[in-house]
Amino acid sequence: MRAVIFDLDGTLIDAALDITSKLNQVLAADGHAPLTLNEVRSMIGDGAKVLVERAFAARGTQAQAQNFERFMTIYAENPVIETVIYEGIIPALETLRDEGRPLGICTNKPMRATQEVLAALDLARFFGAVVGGDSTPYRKPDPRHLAAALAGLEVTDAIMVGDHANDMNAAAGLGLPAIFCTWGYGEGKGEARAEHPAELPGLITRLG
Ligand SMILES: O=C(O)COP(=O)(O)O
Ligand SMILES: [Mg+2]
Repeated sequence: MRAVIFDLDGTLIDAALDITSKLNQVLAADGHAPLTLNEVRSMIGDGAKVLVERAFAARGTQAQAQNFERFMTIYAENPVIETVIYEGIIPALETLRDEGRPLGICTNKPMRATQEVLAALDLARFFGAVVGGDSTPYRKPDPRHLAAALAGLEVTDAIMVGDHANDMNAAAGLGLPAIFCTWGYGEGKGEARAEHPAELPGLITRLG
């Protein structure tokens, strides 16, 4: 029975409202107009540093180290005001856990914020390994980032579940199957496609 490695933002949780409001505070501090939720959704997926870079680039300027640090501080202080677990995720995780599958997370979100979010949403209990965007020198789509999550679970085989091409490409780089989730922020193509979290246990059983 294969382990399952989940992406976090856009797959297990919808963090876009909190990310948008904190990113807009950082933009406002430098006198820039806010971004819309949809603009920010399309910028999520490559970690916090790239997110801040994209936000400032959208305002015609280059982000500085202090902008990134301000975002990390503001976000990690209180990352779960409007962040929610997608409907159907908890039952899916319970099913997979009850099947005895090792479960892990590989996210590009920095580790401190990841841990805050998992604790606040009572999600940490499901996962035997959590690898954040600054846990290794690599980030998805680099397959070595995903490999660190497998190593944390002490497994060599897994199914990746994510909402972004980065997730699909990291899995492909290790020769692992992936399920693309349509409810998140990105575009991508895996061995299977889920339209709702309730479909995940069945798709995972099919993939092994
Ligand atoms: O922080 C991000 O950019 C996205 O994080 P994710 O890898 O959990 O989707
Ligand atoms: Mg994601």
